[in-house]
Amino acid sequence: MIVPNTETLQADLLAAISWAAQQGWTPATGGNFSARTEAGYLVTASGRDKTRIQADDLLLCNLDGKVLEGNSKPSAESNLHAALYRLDASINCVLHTHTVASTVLSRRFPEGIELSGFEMQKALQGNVTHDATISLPVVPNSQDMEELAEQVRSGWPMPWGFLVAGHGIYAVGDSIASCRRHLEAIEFLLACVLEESRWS
Ligand SMILES: CSCCC(=O)C(=O)COP(=O)(O)O
Ligand SMILES: [Zn+2]
Repeated sequence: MIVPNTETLQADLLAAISWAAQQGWTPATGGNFSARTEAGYLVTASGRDKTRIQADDLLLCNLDGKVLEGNSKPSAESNLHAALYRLDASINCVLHTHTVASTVLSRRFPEGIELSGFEMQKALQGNVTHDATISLPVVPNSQDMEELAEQVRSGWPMPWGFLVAGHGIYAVGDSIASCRRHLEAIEFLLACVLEESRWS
C-alpha cells in the first residue's frame, strides 16, 4: 500500500471528521479521530466541535501518546488510539463516533451484537456474503484508557472495530477510506438492528 504524505493524510482525516459530523454522529463534541503517520498519529484535540474542525484542531502524537506537535490537549481517548496503533500494524486509521444506535445496542447486548442476513455485512473486510453470522464486539466502558485498551487487546482481532458499551463505535481500517467504509457500514447495520427490535 502507498503511504500518503502527511498533508494528504491531514486533508483526508479532516474530510472524514466533517463527513461524520454532518451525519450527526458527533453530538456535543463527542467522538475522536486519528490517522497513522510516519512519526506516530494525527489525532483530534479534546472538546472540539467536529462540525467546525480545522487543521489546528489536529495534534501529532508518537505511539506512546506523547504530543510531538500542537499546543492543545489531545483527545481524552488519544491513548486508546495509540494502543490500537501499537496493537496492530495494519491499522492506519481510527474513527470514533457517538450515535444513538451504537449507544443503545451496546447497552442492550454487552456480550456483542450478532449480525446475520444483511447484504451490508459485505462492506466489512473479509465478508463476501450476507449468508453468515458475524458478531460486532462490545467492550465495557471505562474512563481509564489503559483498562479500555486491555479489554480491546484481550478480544483482538477485531478487524472492523468494536463498540464501547453505552459510549459509541470505534471503527478501524488499513486506510482512511476503509475505516470510513467500516464506520458507515457498522452504523447502517446497527440502525437496522435497532429498527428490527421495534417489530414485535
Ligand atoms: C462529549 S462526549 C464525552 C467524551 C467522549 O467520549 C468523546 O468521544 C470526546 O472526547 P474528546 O476528549 O476527544 O473531545
Ligand atoms: Zn467517546
